[in-house]
Amino acid sequence: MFKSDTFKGKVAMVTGGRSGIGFQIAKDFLLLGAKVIICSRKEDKLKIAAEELAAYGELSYQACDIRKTEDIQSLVSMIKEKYDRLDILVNNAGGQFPALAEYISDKGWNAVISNNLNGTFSMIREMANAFFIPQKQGVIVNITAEVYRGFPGMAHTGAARAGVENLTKTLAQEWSDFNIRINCVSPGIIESSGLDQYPQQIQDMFEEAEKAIPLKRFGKVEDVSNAVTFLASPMAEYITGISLFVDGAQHLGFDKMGLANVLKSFM
Ligand SMILES: CCCCC/C=C/C(=O)SCCNC(=O)CCNC(=O)[C@H](O)C(C)(C)COP(=O)(O)OP(=O)(O)OC[C@H]1O[C@@H](n2cnc3c(N)ncnc32)[C@H](O)[C@@H]1OP(=O)(O)O
Ligand SMILES: NC(=O)C1=CN([C@@H]2O[C@H](COP(=O)(O)OP(=O)(O)OC[C@H]3O[C@@H](n4cnc5c(N)ncnc54)[C@H](OP(=O)(O)O)[C@@H]3O)[C@@H](O)[C@H]2O)C=CC1
Repeated sequence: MFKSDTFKGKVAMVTGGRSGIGFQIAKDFLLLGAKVIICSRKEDKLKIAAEELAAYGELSYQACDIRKTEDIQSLVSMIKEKYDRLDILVNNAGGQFPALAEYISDKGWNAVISNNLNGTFSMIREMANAFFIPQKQGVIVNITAEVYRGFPGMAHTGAARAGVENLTKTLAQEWSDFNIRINCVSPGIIESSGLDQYPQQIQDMFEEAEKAIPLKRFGKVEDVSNAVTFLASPMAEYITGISLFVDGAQHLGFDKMGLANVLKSFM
């Protein structure tokens, strides 16, 4: 859809780029001409992904836990030394575990908030101070999750993702003077490596869950990546502070009682 030189000369950082959605985003940026850096915690898996991605363009990687500011600062040093600039930051790293709220311990709550909200903020602050603010130019895309009506079964991530969405609105205003655009992409349920980590009982409900989505399917990693590349591109140069749902209209809670589906069967 985009010209192959859309991101020529640009340097893009994708957190959690070793797997699933992040891998697809990294691949698409490479195919569209960007130089790409990926990071995640597990260095062995990161290296394997980096070797695969290198087939599509110039790719660098470094292990980094986004919850550790010192890891992020070391990433900044690497990017400074190698590229001396950063144009695009995609905060994709994250995750949680399913649990009813009454069973979430302090440690579990803090782990999820720390991974999805604090880690995202630290990454944004460090990259902005090192690159975007001095450059007076930068684009940030935060991958959150569709939490429009809350997230029963994952209260911690609902709170963390809502926090990122609100942070995005704030920074879109505070940093407009620096020509920094910042937006969120909010995926519904996406067929990716991430889903394999859920217990079998939850995977067993996926067939029914799919039927409840207005577009009648889960998303693909490409659906999310397409939204990210759009928001990062000059095509979106007047868009900042938004959350773009990539969810087949799941957030609208369409036809909860199945009424329209029943009507469709005889009208
Ligand atoms: C149902 C469809 C949903 C679709 C929408 C969303 C989809 C996705 O997001 S897919 C992406 C999925 N990927 C992941 O979720 C990544 C994997 N998850 C994690 O890495 C972890 O869950 C973590 C980041 C949230 C926590 O990692 P870490 O900081 O390394 O923490 P620990 O493993 O040491 O755990 C700390 C603490 O958290 C509680 N806890 C962790 N896992 C579970 C669990 N599976 N069940 C219950 N509680 C859990 C627990 O209290 C841990 O402390 P200890 O009890 O001392 O171990
Ligand atoms: N798949 C889905 O249905 C949905 C996914 N999302 C979100 O989209 C993002 C990508 O998910 P998906 O690709 O499906 O799942 P994955 O589990 O495949 O991807 C998560 C990635 O984040 C990295 N990561 C996790 N924690 C950290 C950390 N503290 N520091 C650095 N890297 C980290 C992981 O690598 P490593 O283990 O090496 O650190 C991994 O590469 C996640 O934020 C996820 O929650 C949102 C809604 C729906």
